Amino acid sequence: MDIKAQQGYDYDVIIIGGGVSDVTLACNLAAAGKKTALIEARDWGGTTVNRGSTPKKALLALAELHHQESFLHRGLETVSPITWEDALLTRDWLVSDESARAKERAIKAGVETYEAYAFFEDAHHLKVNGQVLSTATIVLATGSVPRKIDIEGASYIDSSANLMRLHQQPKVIALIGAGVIAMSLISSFTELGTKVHVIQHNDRVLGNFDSELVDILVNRLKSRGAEFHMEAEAERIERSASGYQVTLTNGEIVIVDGIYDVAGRIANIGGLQLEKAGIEYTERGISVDDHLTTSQPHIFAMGDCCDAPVPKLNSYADFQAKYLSQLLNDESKEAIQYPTAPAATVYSIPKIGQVGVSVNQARQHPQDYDVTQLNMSNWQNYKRVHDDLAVIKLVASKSDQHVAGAEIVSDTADILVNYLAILLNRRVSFQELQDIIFAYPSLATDLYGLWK
Ligand SMILES: Cc1cc2nc3c(=O)[nH]c(=O)nc-3n(C[C@H](O)[C@H](O)[C@H](O)COP(=O)(O)OP(=O)(O)OC[C@H]3O[C@@H](n4cnc5c(N)ncnc54)[C@H](O)[C@@H]3O)c2cc1C
Ligand SMILES: NC(=O)c1ccc[n+]([C@@H]2O[C@H](COP(=O)([O-])OP(=O)(O)OC[C@H]3O[C@@H](n4cnc5c(N)ncnc54)[C@H](O)[C@@H]3O)[C@@H](O)[C@H]2O)c1
Repeated sequence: MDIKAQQGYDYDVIIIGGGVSDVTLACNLAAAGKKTALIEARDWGGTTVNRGSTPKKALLALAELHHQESFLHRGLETVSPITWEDALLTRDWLVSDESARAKERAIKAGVETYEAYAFFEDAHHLKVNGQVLSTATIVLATGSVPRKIDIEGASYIDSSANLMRLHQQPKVIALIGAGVIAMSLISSFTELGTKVHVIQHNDRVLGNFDSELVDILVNRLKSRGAEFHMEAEAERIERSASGYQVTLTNGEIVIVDGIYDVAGRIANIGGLQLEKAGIEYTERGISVDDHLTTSQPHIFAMGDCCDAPVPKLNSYADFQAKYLSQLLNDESKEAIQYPTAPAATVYSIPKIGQVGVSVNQARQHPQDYDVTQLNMSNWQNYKRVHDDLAVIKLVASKSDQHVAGAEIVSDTADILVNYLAILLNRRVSFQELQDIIFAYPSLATDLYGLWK
């Protein structure tokens, strides 16, 4: 018997947030017979579909084509430019399609959907569009929002989401922050022909990645027209006759068509009225234990809004959604166990991929790990597509010389880190790998030489 029947609530479970992972959770609960509601205030599919990897990769797909074509033509002069209209049409088509599919998926699974902003009345009641809904269980999945930059003229700073849907291609832009989002946007926009200024307050680009590999990416982006202003902050922004004038703390002035905030994100929990439900939180997000349970035993949190000890990524939100599906459907009572060797990629040109023990972690524990660097650009799989910057750093355990992690710069770094993630997580032995026949010549065949 479901909880609603026992306790007389409107719903067994209400999920606040209609991101892709949140939809997956709602569908899994509904499929198991739970009366489930999903509430989305803005757009179905959440950040990933509307403002995150989907529009980002739609723009990048065209930029990558342009990049590859320039190799074929041995120079940029003869390559036809990508028009902003092409980029925008691809983006709009993909985003609207994916967003509609997210909602359709929920409805077809029998989930009741609400298009409204939800907030707490008390620990079992939510205010939604003027009505009060009661529920036995609640999952908070409200995501994150850009961290606001507090300077003179801050109202002129826009979001990366709006940059990706401008009606006209900007000629010159400034990005505040040189993190993962920035690297992707710089790659796409410079390939389209936009000049990009990057303002980073310290001397590190992509701080979690190996600085030598990051330098390869940064140098390539500089060669395409990106200008990095390191150890500088935007101090003041004023309107100018030709756009905006940004004054930096190091005295430099840049004139741009737009300024965009890519300086990190914070949990989107400000309007939920968490105090009314007795839910504890900090500036890092909603506090959860190793069962994703908040300070209230019947309220859970997942994804970017919760303070779990993992990166704020769609891949982790998905993992947590699958975990909560099992927990709330009484299929498991175990604590959440994150994979030991996760893979992640910065979607830039070239990409930077990371799996398992990072090079930075290996450097902090030199007694435990060795790091070796291999230039892959002269390997056939990379040579034939002119992946001239391809490099891998392999991290091996000192005790047995087995691969413990890797960091890769290459146009196909995402594929290789995912292969390595399978080998690492399944603890595949050297001999087990040699016993598999991969299609030759493909990226997978390079694993025979890499894996030990
Ligand atoms: C530009 C960009 C690129 C990214 N690229 C990648 C990538 O390549 N790979 C990757 O793994 N991750 C990427 N991410 C991160 C990824 O998008 C997030 O980790 C993921 O979206 C988190 O999912 P979520 O369900 O927690 O939140 P969201 O996807 O943000 O969904 C939360 C939803 O809740 C809704 N909501 C909020 N408050 C309320 C309320 N009170 N009532 C009703 N609804 C509410 C919001 O409108 C939103 O739709 C990227 C993020 C950005 C911004
Ligand atoms: N492919 C991916 O894995 C991927 C892609 C995009 C986004 N994301 C997710 O989105 C989150 C947000 O991305 P992001 O790029 O905004 O954050 P980020 O943390 O990757 O980078 C922000 C950068 O801005 C710098 N910064 C902060 N304040 C600044 C200031 N006032 N002036 C200048 N520089 C400043 C930081 O030092 C940092 O280098 C990521 O942490 C990640 O969880 C992941």
